[in-house]
Amino acid sequence: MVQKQLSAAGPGPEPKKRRRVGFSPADTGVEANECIKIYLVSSKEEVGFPEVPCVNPVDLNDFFDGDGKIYGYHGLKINVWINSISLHSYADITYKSTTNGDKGITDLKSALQNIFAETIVDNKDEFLNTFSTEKDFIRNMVSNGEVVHSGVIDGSRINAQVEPIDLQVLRMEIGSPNAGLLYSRLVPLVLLFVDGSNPIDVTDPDWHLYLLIQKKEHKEEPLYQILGFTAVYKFYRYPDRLRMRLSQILVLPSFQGKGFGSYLVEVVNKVATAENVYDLTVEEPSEKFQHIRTCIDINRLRAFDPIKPAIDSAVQTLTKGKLSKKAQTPRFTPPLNAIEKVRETLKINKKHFLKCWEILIYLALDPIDKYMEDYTSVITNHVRADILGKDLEARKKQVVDVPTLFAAEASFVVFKSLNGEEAIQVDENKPDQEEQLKQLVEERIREIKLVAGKVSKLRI
Ligand SMILES: CC(=O)SCCNC(=O)CCNC(=O)[C@H](O)C(C)(C)COP(=O)(O)OP(=O)(O)OC[C@H]1O[C@@H](n2cnc3c(N)ncnc32)[C@H](O)[C@@H]1OP(=O)(O)O
Repeated sequence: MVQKQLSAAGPGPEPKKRRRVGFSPADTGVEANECIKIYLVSSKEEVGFPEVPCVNPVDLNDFFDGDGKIYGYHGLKINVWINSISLHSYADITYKSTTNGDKGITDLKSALQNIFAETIVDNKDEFLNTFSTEKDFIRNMVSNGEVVHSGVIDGSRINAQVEPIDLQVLRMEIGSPNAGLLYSRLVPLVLLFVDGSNPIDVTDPDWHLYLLIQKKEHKEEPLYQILGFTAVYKFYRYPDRLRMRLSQILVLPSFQGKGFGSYLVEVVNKVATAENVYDLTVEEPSEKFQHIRTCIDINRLRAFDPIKPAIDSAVQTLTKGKLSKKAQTPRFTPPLNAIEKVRETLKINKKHFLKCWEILIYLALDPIDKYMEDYTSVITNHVRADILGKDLEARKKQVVDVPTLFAAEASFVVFKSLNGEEAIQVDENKPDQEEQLKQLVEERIREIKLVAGKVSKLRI
């Protein structure tokens, strides 16, 4: 795995990180991000091929203790190759020399093993062999998987390079044969490409993997490749329902931006609906994922007739005269029965539906320019309510000290204000608060326009 450049004798034993020694020269180190390059390849011919682009992982510095730097090497270059079929990896490490300076010499092998665990192989030939010996790894692993969808999804946009007919989404309970082993090979990809992620608990049977597979014709047996996957948690809701929470989703870097992430989400939506769970939520969605999810849900909501009267009624109120002239801007939230129908039928929870609602109203205002001022004041109200939401709860309930005959440290009174909501307002005298509010509103309107621009281009 490690090669010292110009060394005829080949790799020596891996240097260990040593303790600081007196009089050692100062070492400024090199950032892991600067010297590590990662390549995802599906054939041995691609290994080392200059045309193969490297992929961008999340911050690699995070994997190196302390300040994210590697110490003790001159001219260090680490090229990591990941076999996207078998999920094995190999690190080609070269450097000109090592110096045992004031920070010692970083143990590269153990640092890389923290990311790649048992998927990393020491020997290049062994790695190259995995393209043939392990070509059926995915097919074997998913042989017990349940096919939850195959082929085309109406309205979804898959890049022409992959025929939808070759696509399949398979579901595996994490406790089922091979699922844990398969996931353990996917973990390095999760760590490298899903920001802030942690591996799921493979001993908890409530986790399910949804694997997006491409089946390519190949000699007698088709070749299976993973294009992406998501880990979904299914859990109990009192008294007799189940909920689903999508907690981790990854489309392999070379396949991103081609419609596969949306495809996978649409399949999970279909499963949630078919199995009539209480709702489907997403755990800590990234900004990009939230955008994609919103695009998908806006299309579903626009095609959902039961909420059309509520949208029409909100739009009518908004277009019936200047809101700015009214003493109080109405809240413009959907009626409770619409929230309930959307959750029950589309499995969209209230919090996300409220965000989508703003976009649905925006899309229904025609011409939008004429109503933009009023629309902005509605969004300002929503943003104000969002940022004050936590404050509001805190201010409605207050713990107050009272004189007592009992043990003073064990006695308190909770005071609940009945009209707390109306009493809370952004302090107009604090220009920085108003400025922050304005920026948040602008940001929200930018997001709304972005989604509206995407979905209005598509036929529903
Ligand atoms: C809960 C979590 O795990 S959050 C973390 C999410 N995961 C990551 O960030 C890991 C790295 N990223 C990825 O794996 C992927 O990029 C994902 C999963 C976020 C998205 O998957 P992709 O296949 O790249 O997305 P996909 O190609 O389906 O969609 C992207 C584009 O389609 C648009 N789009 C998707 N569906 C629709 C739709 N139904 N209507 C209109 N537009 C749509 C999006 O707006 C987006 O357009 P843009 O890129 O031009 O702005």
